[in-house]
Amino acid sequence: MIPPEDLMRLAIERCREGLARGQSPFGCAIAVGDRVIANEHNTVVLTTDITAHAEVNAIRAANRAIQNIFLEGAVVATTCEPCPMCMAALHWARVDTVYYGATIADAALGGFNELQFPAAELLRQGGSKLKLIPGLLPEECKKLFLEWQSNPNHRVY
Ligand SMILES: Nc1nc2[nH]cnc2c(=O)[nH]1
Repeated sequence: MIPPEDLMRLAIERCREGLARGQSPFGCAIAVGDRVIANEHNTVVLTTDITAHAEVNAIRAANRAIQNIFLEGAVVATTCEPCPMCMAALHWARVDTVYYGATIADAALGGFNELQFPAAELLRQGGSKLKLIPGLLPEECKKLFLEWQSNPNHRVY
């Protein structure tokens, strides 16, 4: 299995590629065992698609890569805690474990109009087995918001 920290470093790298393209500060990598099957950044602004969060983009790429709607056994590293939309998508995709760095509160502080309710808890109450593990390289991931803010054309939503 690829170490979660290595997977997160890939997501951070991809996020920075997105920042260089004027995109929002979110990256997400997905692995099955040793194989990285997706690594995407947020493309909301680029594609004029409000649902094009890093996690949704990565799930779609992973589904295509393995030609399977289910990502059972997959491990996800995402630079920020998934929003409720992405959390539900990760559940639908049957992802096993999600590691994240920055939190939804960090994204809200960064200027994003985040929904701040306990989605992880509600998901569990609803029967989801998705495992969410916070605190993987949080400082590196939080820094991405500052880098994004340093672009005078950064776009909030
Ligand atoms: N985790 C996450 N949170 C977001 N909030 C706004 N966009 C995103 C995104 O792509 N990923």
